[in-house]
Amino acid sequence: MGFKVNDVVNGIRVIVCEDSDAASRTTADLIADQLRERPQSVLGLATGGTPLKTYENLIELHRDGQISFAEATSFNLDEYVGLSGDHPQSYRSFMNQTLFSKVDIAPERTHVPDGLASDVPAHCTAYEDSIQSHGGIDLQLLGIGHNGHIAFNEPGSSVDSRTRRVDLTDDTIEKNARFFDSPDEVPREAITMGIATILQAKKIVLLAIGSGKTAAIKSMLFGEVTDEVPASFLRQHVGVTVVLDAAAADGLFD
Ligand SMILES: O=P(O)(O)OC[C@H]1O[C@](O)(CO)[C@@H](O)[C@@H]1O
Repeated sequence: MGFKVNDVVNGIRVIVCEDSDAASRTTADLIADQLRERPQSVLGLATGGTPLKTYENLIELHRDGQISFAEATSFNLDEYVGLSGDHPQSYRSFMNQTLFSKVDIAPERTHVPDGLASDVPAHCTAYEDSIQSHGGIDLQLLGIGHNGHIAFNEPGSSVDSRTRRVDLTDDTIEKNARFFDSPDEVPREAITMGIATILQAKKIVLLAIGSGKTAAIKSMLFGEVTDEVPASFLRQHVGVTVVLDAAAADGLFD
């Protein structure tokens, strides 16, 4: 698979792969191992550009008969406030198109926060309760924002934070504008799992691809554990694996 580094850095297992394809495949293999070990797994899933290839790999493994999602349950990290599940840019649509419709997961076992919830605090509480009632998340997949955010926990998010409504930063709105026709169409708020919600997952796999993520990864692995870099809180968890391509890891382990 072309590993360059497979080591533990400040309590986090770091796997550096030769390119983005290998990093995505390594991430897919970790998820596939989880499903083989426990077919009833509760998976925490992520959106954004980063996991696209990983989802393609999982679909291939499923088509080859190597994994099944038939007994699995999923909870997504976040959703834009104000977008219905049918909106093409909603994270519900993203998940339906990129993964759920292409594997054997039961639609009723897939959970994404409802961007149109009329009572957002009640919806967030119910989302947390639903995760707990399914026994908690076995494996949480994460990406990372350029500013060190995980899910939509922007800098300043508390380590105790739970699923809640949040404002997006200008930086995140600008970065995510590529998925919309214009920056004005990017919602300004989201519902996101909190840092504490994420840290309750039994295992966490964070995938980062490309040189744009290097600074965030450096702060996460080597900087202070601080709410200014939400991903740095992952160092408080014993079961985190970070998978990087060579570009994201460039200069970090020289
Ligand atoms: O994978 P991308 O598109 O670089 O996004 C990185 C992170 O930003 C988010 O899309 C939120 O902005 C996360 O869900 C994701 O992990």
